Amino acid sequence: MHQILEQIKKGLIVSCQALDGEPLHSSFIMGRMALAAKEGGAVGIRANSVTDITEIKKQVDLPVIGIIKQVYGDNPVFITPTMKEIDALAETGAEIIATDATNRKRPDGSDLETFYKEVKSKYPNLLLMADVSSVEEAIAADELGFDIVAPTLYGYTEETNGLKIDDHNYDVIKQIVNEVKHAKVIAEGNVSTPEIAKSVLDINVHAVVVGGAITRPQIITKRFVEAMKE
Ligand SMILES: CC(=O)N[C@H](C=O)[C@@H](O)[C@H](O)[C@H](O)COP(=O)(O)O
Repeated sequence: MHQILEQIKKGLIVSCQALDGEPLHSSFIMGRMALAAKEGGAVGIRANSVTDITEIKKQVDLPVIGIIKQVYGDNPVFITPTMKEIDALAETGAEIIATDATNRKRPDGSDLETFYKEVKSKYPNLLLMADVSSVEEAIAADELGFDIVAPTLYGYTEETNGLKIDDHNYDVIKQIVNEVKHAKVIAEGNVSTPEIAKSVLDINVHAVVVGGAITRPQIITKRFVEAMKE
């Protein structure tokens, strides 16, 4: 197994992201979030943008899953959508690059297979993570050769809008784990409690990514406020 995949095996990866408009939008703060995650025992960091990844890499020596969220016009593919973002991420030294691996057309009109082949021929040694929204897309990404697949976009596409991985007794994750033959499966998206993290780990995923439940205090606060109304 690739050494980086070995390093993150069965561990917690903390997604440290605050987009423009969020209260913690700041590379300095994301760097400190990463440091706090490392202190707590995280084995990796997921981060958005060249500036955040650069700062995070100054603060921690953990493997980074890098993404660039970029919207092109009205195209719905926004996680590392084109080669421009791949090139920028490759420069940061991010150990893994994640990209939208749904079956939707990308901003330049290409499909996933064309994009994957372009990326692989330019960066044959890069570890690539497929952010998918369904079991079918996970299988397709695995067959293409992605190193990691994750249901990151389950709940965030037209077909899955609003769904969460715990809505069906972890069915989606279970099916992905059963169907994917080569890639490592990472659980990502709405892992909102330590109990859910443990449950999905027990389904035999390779690692778990947690974002908002650790690094978005506005979401954490809201959950308290809502619970206190019940
Ligand atoms: C759909 C989308 O844009 N997901 C993003 C992907 O990088 C992040 O905003 C999420 O925080 C991340 O996937 C972790 O998920 P959660 O924050 O639910 O633990």
